Amino acid sequence: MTTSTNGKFDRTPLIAGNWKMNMDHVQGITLLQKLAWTLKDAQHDYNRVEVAIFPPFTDLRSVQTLIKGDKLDVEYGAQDLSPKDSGAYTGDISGQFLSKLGCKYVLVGHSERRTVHGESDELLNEKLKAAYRNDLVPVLCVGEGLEVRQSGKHVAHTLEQVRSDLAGLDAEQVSALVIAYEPIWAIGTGEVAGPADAQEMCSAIRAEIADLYDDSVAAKTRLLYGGSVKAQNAASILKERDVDGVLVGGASLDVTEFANIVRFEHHLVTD
Ligand SMILES: O=C(CO)COP(=O)(O)O
Repeated sequence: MTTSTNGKFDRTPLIAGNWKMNMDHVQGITLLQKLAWTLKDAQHDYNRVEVAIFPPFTDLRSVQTLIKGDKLDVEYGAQDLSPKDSGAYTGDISGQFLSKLGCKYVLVGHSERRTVHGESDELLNEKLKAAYRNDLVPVLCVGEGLEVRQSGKHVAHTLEQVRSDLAGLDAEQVSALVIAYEPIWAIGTGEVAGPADAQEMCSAIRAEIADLYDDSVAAKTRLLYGGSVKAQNAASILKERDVDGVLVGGASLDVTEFANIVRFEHHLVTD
């Protein structure tokens, strides 16, 4: 019953759940197990729509064990990494360790890292390089706050973040990259950017990548939208040409809600 939403899915859509600082490792494996069952019941095709979760660091070993043991097709990643690979950096987590734990992805520059922890674009550029050095695919988060949005400079602001963060990365690295546009005013607020807002920014980011690299790189980079995504609004956002997935916070902690986001194509058919 699945129909293609539009002609764009030469890039595999990615539905990603950022658990933030929620779910200890016991709660985490219960959530993952329920998600896997729900998607199995629904005969979800992971090759068609990729699913990834971003649990806290302390859950990763348990998540790895469950995914390996039960041969689940869910991908996983960490919420942050150190710009360094080892050494006297108390409290930091190396990309080497994440790679060893089987992580495919790592979030870089989530707005909560940028605002709560004051992470700069220079630091995020170092973190991106650390991710590639350790065979992790970064999911780089960018986006503007409310004041910038109200001033109408949101596109210029976000593209400046993209340019600074990508400095020195090569075409192959950027082809593999995932960028999540997460306007800060829409995160955890219930305020969701409309599909047109998501498309406006994602198409601007794709054009910027084409400028910095070339069209073939821009055609490969996956662009996600994040900010108050729910099952009810996911399909309309994902229908947009340049939106290749969503990064979900709160709703990823609710199995039914998240599974319905993963199955967004079915909602398009029935809406
Ligand atoms: O920050 C987010 C995902 O990384 C979005 O969070 P919410 O979906 O809770 O708004």
